[in-house]
This record gives sequence, structure tokens and C-alpha cells, in this order.
Amino acid sequence: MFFSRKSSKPSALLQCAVDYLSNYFVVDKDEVLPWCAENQGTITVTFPFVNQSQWPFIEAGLTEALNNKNLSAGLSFKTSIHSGQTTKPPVTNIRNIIAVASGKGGVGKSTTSINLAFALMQEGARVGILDADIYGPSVPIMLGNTGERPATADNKHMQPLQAHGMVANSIGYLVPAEDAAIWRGPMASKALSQIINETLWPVLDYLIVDMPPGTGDIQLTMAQQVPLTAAVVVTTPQDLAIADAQKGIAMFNKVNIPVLGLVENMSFYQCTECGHKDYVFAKDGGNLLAERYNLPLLGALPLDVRIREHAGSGEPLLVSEPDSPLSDVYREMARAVSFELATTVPVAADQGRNIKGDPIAFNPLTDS
Ligand SMILES: Nc1ncnc2c1ncn2[C@@H]1O[C@H](COP(=O)(O)OP(=O)(O)OP(=O)(O)O)[C@@H](O)[C@H]1O
Repeated sequence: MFFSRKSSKPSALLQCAVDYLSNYFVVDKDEVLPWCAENQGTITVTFPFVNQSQWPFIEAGLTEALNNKNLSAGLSFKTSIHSGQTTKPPVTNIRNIIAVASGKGGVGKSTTSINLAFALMQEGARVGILDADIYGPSVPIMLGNTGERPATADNKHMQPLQAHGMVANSIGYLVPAEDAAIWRGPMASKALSQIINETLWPVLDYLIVDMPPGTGDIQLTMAQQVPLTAAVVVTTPQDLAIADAQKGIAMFNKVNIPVLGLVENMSFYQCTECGHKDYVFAKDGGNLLAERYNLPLLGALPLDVRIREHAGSGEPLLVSEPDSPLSDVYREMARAVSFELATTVPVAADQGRNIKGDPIAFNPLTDS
């Protein structure tokens, strides 16, 4: 029997699962209850966020919790990502659009975007990336397909490019860099709306949008034009970048787009020989800003030559070194982003109405 809120009391099995998961994720039991169902001695947990890499640990912990109560059950885990509420009508096939922004250039926004996208995919989501950085589109370089162009069958819609199980589109595939860099606000935001709406996206849980750096009119208009579900702000620890990140947070607040949290990039340098951490720029800048704005610090990435090398090589770090500790840090950040979205952004009322099915052949790695 499935447990429903109407029945008098959850079974002992279900109660044990709810208690365990509520402790594990530090969320109210009421919130966890809808994730859990019991059917003929099997508990199925359907997470509204991605965390596939953690399932073996959760399974082991939950089995132990059940054993401690002299209970046993089959356990099964699934993911089902909901669409978060937006102020504008959603884009066909896209459940959530997440902007990755920074107050100033060069803090690692594009590197964070691409690695976040692959990390979300490895944790079990269908993901796309859209490079809206008109001043320096770098997604084509990071995916290693600078020479490619999106195909079109009707001259109205573009097929996104595919690389390493990810769909992507970029201003860089469409317009020479020197042309886009001189666009003024209206043209830039029109281009962003067009590229989002005229791309034949397959069904995606998350579309990551690499925004142009800064918090001027162009970025503000772009944030208003697109049905963003939420934003993530990237900063480096030093004072100046932090001051700029504050402007980024304020910009999204102004247009009522929830900021899920901060990512501190180049937080520290870790010696490859002895493991000692040097806080090259400043220590705890991201933490202090997160505290001030009551936002979570979603991740803290080291200054590491491998991050730079992979960003420039066309082979993303998470694809070529999925088992490295650095990739783990990105996956931890991706789980935090997905968790924050699921637990803090209200679910869209017309859930699923914009999901029409894949218009192109798409085999994300998650479906294998
Ligand atoms: N954690 C890191 N460790 C080492 N190098 C990094 C790290 N993050 C980013 N970089 C490097 O720093 C440079 C700037 O990064 P990136 O292009 O991602 O920044 P950005 O904020 O998107 O810049 P822009 O303002 O041009 O859009 C790149 O050469 C990138 O490879």
C-alpha cells in the first residue's frame, strides 16, 4: 500500500525512512514524506533533486537504520525534477533555467557553468548549456567544437550541438565574437530570447545559462527577458570581486529571481606535494558574503591548473577525469544547487505542460 496523508499513520518502515532522510538532508519530515512510498515491502524514494552518486551511501545508512529497528525492506531510488515557478511562461521542454552570473569578468563564471552542467548530468539530470556571454563566448572552446554550427531544417529553428552527452548552444556558434561584443542592451537581450526560444531543446531538467559578466543594463534586461527559475552567483574571495558579487545578488533581487547561493572560485591553492592550503586572495570572503545575504555557499573551488587546462582543451574536467577529487567538488556543488532549487523555489503550478518530448535524437548519458 502507498502511504497517503489521509491514512492514519505511516507504517514503521516508512516512518523509519522518513526519519532517516529528514536527518540526512536536514529537512522537515513533512517535506520528506512525499518523497517516500512503500509497496509490498519495498520503499521507493523519489528525490526531487539530483544526487545519484550518493545513493549507495544513503542505501547503506537507511538499511542500518532499519536493521536497528529490526526492520528490513527493499530499497529503490529515483529522481524526478520538478519545474520551479517562473514569472514568465516556460520554454518548451525545459523544466528549469539557471543563470550563472558574476559581478565582474574573469572570476571563473564560464568554467563554473560548464563544470556545473556536467556535474548535474553525472548526478542524474538531463542538462543543456546556453552560452549567453556576448563579450567572450567560451562554451564552444570548452566543449571543443568551435568550428561547428547548429543545423536547421526550416531556417527558423536550430538544433543544439551535442558534445559528451550534453546539448549546447552559444552566441559563439552563431555570430563572430567581434560583432556580438559591440551589441547594445536591446540587441543582446533580444538575441538571448531568440537563441533560447528558437533552439530545439530536448527535454531538460536544467538549462544552465552562462551570463555575460557584470550587472549593467544588458545583464538586467537579459535576466528579465528569459524565464529564469533561479540564479547562482560566482565570486572570488578578494574584496573587489565580493563587492561586485553583491551587485549581482542585488540585480537578481530587483527582478525577483531567487539566488540559490554563491560559488567561491579560486578559493585557495592546495600544494600538490604536501597538501597545504594557501588562501591566495583572501580567506572566507565567500562565506562572509553568504552569511550577510543569508545564502548558502554552494561550493568552494580551488585554484588549480587542471581546471584551467581542461577549460581550454575542449575536454571538460568532469568528462576526462570523472573520478578525480576535483570532479567530486563540482558534483558536491551540483547537488547543492539542485537541492536548493528543489527545496526553496516553489513548484510551478502548470507542472509538465511545457514538456512536449524530444524534437531531436538525444541520448544523454543519464539514460544509459
Ligand atoms: N578554479 C580555477 N583554477 C584555475 N584556473 C581557473 C579556475 N577557474 C577559472 N580558471 C581560469 O581563469 C580564466 C577565466 O575563467 P572563465 O573564463 O571561466 O571566467 P569568466 O568569469 O567566465 O570570464 P569572462 O568574464 O571572460 O566571462 C580561464 O583561463 C579559466 O581557465
